[in-house]
Amino acid sequence: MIIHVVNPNSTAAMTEKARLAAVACAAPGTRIMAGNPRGTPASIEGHADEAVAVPAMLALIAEAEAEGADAHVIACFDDPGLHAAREIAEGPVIGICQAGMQVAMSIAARFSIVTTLPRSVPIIEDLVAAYGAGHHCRRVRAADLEVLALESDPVDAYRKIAAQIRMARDEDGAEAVVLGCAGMTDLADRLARETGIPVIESVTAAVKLAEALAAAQFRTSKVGSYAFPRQKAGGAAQGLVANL
Ligand SMILES: O=C(O)C[C@H]1NC(=O)NC1=O
Repeated sequence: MIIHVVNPNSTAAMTEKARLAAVACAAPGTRIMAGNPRGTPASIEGHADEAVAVPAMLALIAEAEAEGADAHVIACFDDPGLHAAREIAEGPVIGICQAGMQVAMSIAARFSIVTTLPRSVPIIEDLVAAYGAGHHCRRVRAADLEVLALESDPVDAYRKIAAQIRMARDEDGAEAVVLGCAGMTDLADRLARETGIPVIESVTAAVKLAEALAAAQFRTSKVGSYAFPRQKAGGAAQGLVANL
């Protein structure tokens, strides 16, 4: 089985973190194919970065489909382009935000999310509502650090994230915490140990969900919403699905 993990930003170090997390949790016989586009924003912090990154991400997903990928993971916590990706792919496409919440709701009655910048909070709050997790999610918190600080200043980043997790535990009534950034994969085990609360690393959640769906032969429904894009001049079908 092949699971394609795509980081839509162009920071290879974050892609490698996601790849390592995926390889660490993948079952024997599952091959991880990880990559990121060139020329997209170095990090995705808000709607405009997302909009700029999605076309190149979709092209990588179309290529991976043509190369035999059985499922895809979008390794960015805004789940950018998730629904567009499901239109062009036949294999299941899993966003790490949605997967992280699904795991949280499967192991705890209430959870909080800790992400990076305050500007990402309303974006994730909208996803909480869209994914039907509103009753279970106590709060979306920001550690108030830029995404690339996870690479450039990991000690300070860890301290800020740990402080938010403790507040989620003590003030929100959270019974689990979802890490709200693909760049946090390497912090999860230590954070869980030091805060005493289950910490859900979202890339792992997404890879295991993708693996389970692919193993059970579930494919993206092409009846209705996620049908392949219609053929038209300049349409997605012309540039992307044509590769399939
Ligand atoms: O929006 C965020 O804070 C997190 C999101 N941005 C990014 O470049 N990778 C991510 O997971």
